[in-house]
Amino acid sequence: MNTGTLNYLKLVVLALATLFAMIAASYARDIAYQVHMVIFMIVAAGLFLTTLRATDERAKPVATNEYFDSVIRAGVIATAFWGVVGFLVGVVIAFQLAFPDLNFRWAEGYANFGRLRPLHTSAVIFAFGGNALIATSFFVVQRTSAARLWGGNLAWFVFWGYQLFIVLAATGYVLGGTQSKEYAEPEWYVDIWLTIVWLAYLAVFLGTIVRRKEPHIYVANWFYLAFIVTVAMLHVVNNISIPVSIWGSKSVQVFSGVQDAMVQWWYGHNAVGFFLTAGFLGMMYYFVPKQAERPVFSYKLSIIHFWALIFLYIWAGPHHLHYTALPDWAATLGMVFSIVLWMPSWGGMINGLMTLQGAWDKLRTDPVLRMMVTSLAFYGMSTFEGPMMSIRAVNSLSHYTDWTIGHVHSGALGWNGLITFGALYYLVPVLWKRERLYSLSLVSWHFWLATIGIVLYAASMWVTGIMEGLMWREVDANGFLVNSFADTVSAKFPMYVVRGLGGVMFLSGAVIMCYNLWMTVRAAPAKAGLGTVVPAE
Ligand code: HEM
Ligand code: HEM
Ligand SMILES: [Cu+2]
Repeated sequence: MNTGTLNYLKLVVLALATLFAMIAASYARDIAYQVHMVIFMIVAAGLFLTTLRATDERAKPVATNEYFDSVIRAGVIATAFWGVVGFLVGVVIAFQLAFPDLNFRWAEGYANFGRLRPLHTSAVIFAFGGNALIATSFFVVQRTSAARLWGGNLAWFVFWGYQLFIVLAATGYVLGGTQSKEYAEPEWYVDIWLTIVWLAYLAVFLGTIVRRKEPHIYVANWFYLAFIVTVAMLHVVNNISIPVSIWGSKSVQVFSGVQDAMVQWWYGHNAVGFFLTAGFLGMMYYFVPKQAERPVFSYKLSIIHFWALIFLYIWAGPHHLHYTALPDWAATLGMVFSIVLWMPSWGGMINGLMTLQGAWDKLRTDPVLRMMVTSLAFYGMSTFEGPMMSIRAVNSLSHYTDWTIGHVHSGALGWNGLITFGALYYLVPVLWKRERLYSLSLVSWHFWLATIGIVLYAASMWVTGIMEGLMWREVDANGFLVNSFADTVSAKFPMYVVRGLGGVMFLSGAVIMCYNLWMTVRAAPAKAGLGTVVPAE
């Protein structure tokens, strides 16, 4: 189809979409749906107008011998932006837990803890982590395949479509549009939109691999591909629901009771396994060797731990449902797979760490590499802690307590946060063709603020977690419980303040990073670029 016909087709689709959104906004049964339809309408109408203005223009010739990097630059900016937003909301909810008065009366129903918590989790996982994964995967797949991204402007559709998803999710939570499934809160029409964007992402990624000029598919791409495919499957199955009306956000889940719980935690656990782990391992397998200027330690190990990881992760979900209506055998299965999962997890960590063989001295001079190595250490720590917490007896103490929150954040801040920062520090000079970063000492500041922040966060949560777990169990000589729930809440106060301070440090580090990256683009000396497609860079 030539561009002219394609443009007319686009115009028809966009006009229909605008019209539909207009009707939907006026019939809307709830405020979240109404605001979303207005957003849809503005986006579709805006695209209609820009397409209309360009109908008779000839398409600009594309330099097909160059990498498609503009979309990655946008992704880097989006990652840093959403990171700061997500960390900021994290700090706010941390202080809301310490000082409940911060749930302001006037903001009740919009900015209280219950509304902001999912905003935080989605902002950090999907907006910060997701943008980091999309941007780095587009970077890595082009370099390791010596091919330009497939699909032309489809990559831009993935980028902007994903930002639209984030905005819909975030505004939805604040306005009360949620299906109440953790990490899958967005309602049905937002889910459908994400499915479309995700399939486009898969097409761009796979298309690029198919047109690769390098016979070998580098291991990072295996991890990215496993992440994209599995997340598509998890998302679709966990969100099967029937809308109450097409004019409203509410929907009803198809699964119910314990089946619903099992599907939800099959999803939730594998969101950790494939979004926060496999995708980020893809990042590790490219950026750690690059920054260390050493080849991957063991290619054989990378293949073995890849298959072991994806085979084992899928079964471990029931460890989120110990002591529930889930049959014992299923919980035991989840526990056993979780413990075995320790091995491939450490396989990945060891492969990353040992890549530094012969380059350990660089840790003294290169704070970016230090960040990546520390991230691997936290990955190792949280994947040791996780299998331990999946043991039923341990879980009977840890479940419902802040120990889980500590575990989450040593993985999320330590592993996902630090490896992403490392990748951003690597990417900005390359993408903006700068000789080096603006300031390495600012990277050092970021490193220490983030690391101390994480330690404060994780340590305070271990203390409160184990404390409240033990307090809930404490019985007197007659077998009566000694502590009320409120006793445990007030005992946690000092630790909540420490956690909040850890969060402030982590956030400050990220703000320093933004300044450093901004100044790198503005002020660092330019470099003659390597934009052209060369074999397996
Ligand atoms: C400045 C940094 C951060 C602070 C201060 C912070 C704070 C918090 C707080 C207070 C909660 C609620 C805990 C509760 O309900 O008891 C929370 C939950 C959560 N946060 Fe963060 N967070 C930060 C960064 C991150 C990052 C970077 C990620 C992921 C990449 C993340 C992922 C999560 C998740 C998954 C939960 C839900 C945990 C659960 O339900 O077990 N956070 N965070
Ligand atoms: C071998 C690897 C791992 C295993 C076996 C594992 C196991 C566990 C267990 C047993 C729980 C507590 C369930 C409960 O009592 O409710 C948990 C919670 C959690 N873990 Fe892990 N974990 C692993 C690695 C990680 C990593 C690397 C991250 C983050 C990057 C992570 C993120 C989370 C989150 C977000 C939760 C909280 C879920 C919720 O209740 O909202 N886990 N994990
Ligand atoms: Cu899990």
